[in-house]
Amino acid sequence: MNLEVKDLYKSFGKTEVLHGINLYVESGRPLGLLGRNGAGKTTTIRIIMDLFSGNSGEILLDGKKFIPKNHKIGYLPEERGLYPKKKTLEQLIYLGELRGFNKKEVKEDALYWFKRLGIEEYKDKKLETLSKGNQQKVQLASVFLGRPEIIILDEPFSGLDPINSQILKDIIFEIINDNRILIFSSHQMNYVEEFCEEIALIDKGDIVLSGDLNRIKEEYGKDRLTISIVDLQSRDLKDIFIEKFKDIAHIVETRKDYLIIELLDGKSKKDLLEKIIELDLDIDMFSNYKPKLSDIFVERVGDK
Ligand SMILES: Nc1ncnc2c1ncn2[C@@H]1O[C@H](COP(=O)(O)OP(=O)(O)OP(=O)(O)O)[C@@H](O)[C@H]1O
Repeated sequence: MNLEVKDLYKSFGKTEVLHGINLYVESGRPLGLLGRNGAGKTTTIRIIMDLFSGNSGEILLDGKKFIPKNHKIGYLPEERGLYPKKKTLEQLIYLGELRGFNKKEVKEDALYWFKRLGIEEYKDKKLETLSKGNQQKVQLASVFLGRPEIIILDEPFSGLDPINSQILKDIIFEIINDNRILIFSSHQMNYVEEFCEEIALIDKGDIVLSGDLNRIKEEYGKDRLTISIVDLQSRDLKDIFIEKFKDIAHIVETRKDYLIIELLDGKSKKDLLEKIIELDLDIDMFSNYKPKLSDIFVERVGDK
């Protein structure tokens, strides 16, 4: 299965907030949807979910118009959607019945997820009496109920302690291995890096970077190295670099303990190394730069 967003435009009043969004996600290859606050992620997801319409553009499932109510979808919205005053298990059963399951099977499934998420003891409590993390787990149980074929998670780890995060991680890996469609929107880059093979980065309503995460990382790391020198602060190394290495490389960033540098066109690691040796600098670190997703995010959409 594949889900596709094609050329999606959306305005609120006179303000256009999505300017032609394109996304592609297929079963078993989760998509990380990233962007700064207000970039347009939630708006895109709400249009996919048909909570409101775009001004133009298409949402397709396997090439045909996607009608969410015809499919089993697990959606964890940014604003959580359960009733605070109702008992937790009761409302999950109600939700399951709305999704077309019979009461007995939905109760079994809800109890399975309560057990799996460690909230069985709260099944007869009103949602509002639970802690934030436990309320989040009830929300998650509602998402996984009935084995949805498409899952959209907006900040699923918020409020979870490390033990519960691990439980959720295991569940997400199961979903991925089970070959379902998963869209994962989060500001927690470490989780995106762990799960998502594809990413799409939205900036002010435009996709500014998308594709295979490993390939994007390779591209960002290309011709870049991290360097540090024994007994030399990186700011001192920076001064030496600017003066002595200007024909070989330029500095991309000065970190606390090392520099990230980029080789100039036609220059190689060997040229750089020869110069370091010529200057009798004692190498502490000299390695290919492997960017983290958060580095790429800041470089691409941070304030310049
Ligand atoms: N109902 C609305 N009416 C008017 N403007 C809206 C509405 N919903 C969203 N917007 C605007 O659309 C833009 C995109 O918002 P959206 O909520 O999609 O961002 P986001 O990427 O999900 O941000 P965050 O990471 O903060 O959740 C913002 O400028 C926001 O103010």
